[in-house]
Amino acid sequence: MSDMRLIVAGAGGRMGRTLTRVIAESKGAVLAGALEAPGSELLGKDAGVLAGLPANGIKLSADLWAMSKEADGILDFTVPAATIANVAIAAERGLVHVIGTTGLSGSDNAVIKSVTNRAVVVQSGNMSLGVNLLAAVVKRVAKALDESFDIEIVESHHRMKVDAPSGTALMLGEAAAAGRGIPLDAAHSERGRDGITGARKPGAIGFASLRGGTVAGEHSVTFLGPFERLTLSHLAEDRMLFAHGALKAALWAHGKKPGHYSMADVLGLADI
Ligand SMILES: NC(=O)C1=CN([C@@H]2O[C@H](COP(=O)(O)OP(=O)(O)OC[C@H]3O[C@@H](n4cnc5c(N)ncnc54)[C@H](OP(=O)(O)O)[C@@H]3O)[C@@H](O)[C@H]2O)C=CC1
Ligand SMILES: O=C(O)C1=N[C@H](C(=O)O)C[C@H](O)C1
Repeated sequence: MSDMRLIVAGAGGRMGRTLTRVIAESKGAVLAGALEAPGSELLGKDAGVLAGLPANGIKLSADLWAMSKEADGILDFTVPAATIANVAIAAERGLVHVIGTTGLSGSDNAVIKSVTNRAVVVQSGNMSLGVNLLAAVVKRVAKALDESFDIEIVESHHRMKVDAPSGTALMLGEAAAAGRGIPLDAAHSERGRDGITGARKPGAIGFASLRGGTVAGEHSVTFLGPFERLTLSHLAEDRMLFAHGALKAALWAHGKKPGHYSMADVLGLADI
């Protein structure tokens, strides 16, 4: 089988540059295009050079329709508006769309789901094996413990992160809620406590976010019960971790039938 031709969206960003490096260092895929925001000062720059590699001749462009003529997939770690704009073009072109962008709203996610009867989408708030295993374990532990155990999710990220709670924290919250058999809605979660908040809502899942420095991503889920506490956690040491996961997802999805897949599907963890 020939190499999968991949477009990196947000090619000038932190994840975009990392993805360019991972594609260059891996077998089975080649860089076919580098997408950046219209008006970006990086348009026209060489994607390889931006990623700290020798020039590869792929210039950053804002025209996904043109660059996707000869491509098989797109790795999309951008911003919600860009991802939503990319969804329709990726579906029209028959590209595997790997979506890592976080901060998506309910209606953004509905747009993504709406194309998955005809397009292959792999979407996850975290592309690492460890976090997806953690989510499976959290679901199981939440099922085993009743409401006398409060659930608190804490995440830390670098100072440039723009959304909170992180996509991973929400994914872990969904896992805990599924284990408990409740929806992760406003009635069952506590976000952004400040001031006289009143006592904790029984059964709610709490979220707290720390921002600073260069933290690639740190998440913990603590179950706080009568006289004991259990904490499960994951620490990402480098964002290469997420880029390797995204590439794995694209290669796995190439040739799959249309559908909305998760990283748990890619990693064979969906049944845990
Ligand atoms: N699921 C996972 O495993 C992971 C998810 N993420 C998520 O990925 C996203 C990106 O993170 P990160 O790389 O750190 O962020 P950056 O801000 O470094 O990168 C985002 C890039 O997208 C570009 N962009 C904005 N609009 C468009 C557009 N219309 N078309 C193409 N590109 C566009 C930005 O350009 P400009 O700066 O000019 O606006 C920027 O270069 C975040 O949502 C983050 O949470 C991150 C790591 C892992
Ligand atoms: O913005 C980041 O950096 C990260 N974002 C993802 C998230 O919101 O969970 C994944 C990872 O933690 C890094």
